[in-house]
Amino acid sequence: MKQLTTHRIFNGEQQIWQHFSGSLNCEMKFAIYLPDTAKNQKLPVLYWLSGLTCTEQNFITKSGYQRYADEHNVIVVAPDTSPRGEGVADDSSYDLGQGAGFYINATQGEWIKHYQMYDYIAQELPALINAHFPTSGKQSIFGHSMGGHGALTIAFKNLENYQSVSAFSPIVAPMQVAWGQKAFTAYLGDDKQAWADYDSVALLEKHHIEIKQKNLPILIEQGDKDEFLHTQLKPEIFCQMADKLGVNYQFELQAGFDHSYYFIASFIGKHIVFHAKYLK
Ligand SMILES: N[C@@H](CCC(=O)N[C@@H](CSC=O)C(=O)NCC(=O)O)C(=O)O
Repeated sequence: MKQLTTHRIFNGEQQIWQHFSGSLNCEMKFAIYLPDTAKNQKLPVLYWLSGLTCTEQNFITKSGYQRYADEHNVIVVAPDTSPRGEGVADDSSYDLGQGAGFYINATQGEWIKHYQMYDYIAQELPALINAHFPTSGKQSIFGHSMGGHGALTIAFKNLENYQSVSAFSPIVAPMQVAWGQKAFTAYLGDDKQAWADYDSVALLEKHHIEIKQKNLPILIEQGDKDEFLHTQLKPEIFCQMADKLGVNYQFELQAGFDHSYYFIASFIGKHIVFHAKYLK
């Protein structure tokens, strides 16, 4: 593992590291924020999953999260959104291929060799972080849009590993919207059972008893001026399913906000406070 950069910000360091990922079969970068308190104590880790077109850079340069990670003594890790490199399969559109890994394990054609983002985020990256940084063993996960989908699905499938989950403008039902249908067809083929294993509404239905037993804290933040709200996100599908199953969640519709990082920056402090409460 190689450190590429470090920058002091608030009472901590924003670093970028590069390593070879065995799951993805390529070199990967991730961002990590280490509050100074990590020098003397083990801290919990909050994983951020970014959306379509993002790298490890978007969140760390646009959200302003470092102020809150420092204040609440949380290590925050922000990985890239897909495997990368010249030898890695890609597509000319922004919503498939590099920058659009969808946090799933591909089973089809040219995608299989590298597009195993589910394994990378759920297993390989936490093991790497825990081996190299002073972590307490407690972790939570959050993300935006495609990354909100990733956070919800990974938390629901690995309840024992996460204290809490939150999402900004998540794609809650990828099986039912164009972004998800396009990616799932390419990466998973036509098998709808395979699709359901990466759809947070389907997973909520499948795991609702365990989710309720754990009382998993779930927070969804959504802007009402989001340009993708009624086409790709459709949070009402999640809310209707959770209400039907009696699963507790917090859904916040924020007036005037769109899909951008201006929205994320406006509420990132609230989400870090939300997670910090359960990571103590
Ligand atoms: N047509 C746009 C679509 C890309 C976009 O809006 N990406 C969002 C995430 S959308 C869902 O996953 C994003 O976070 N963009 C990066 C940013 O810094 O804003 C386009 O191609 O730009």
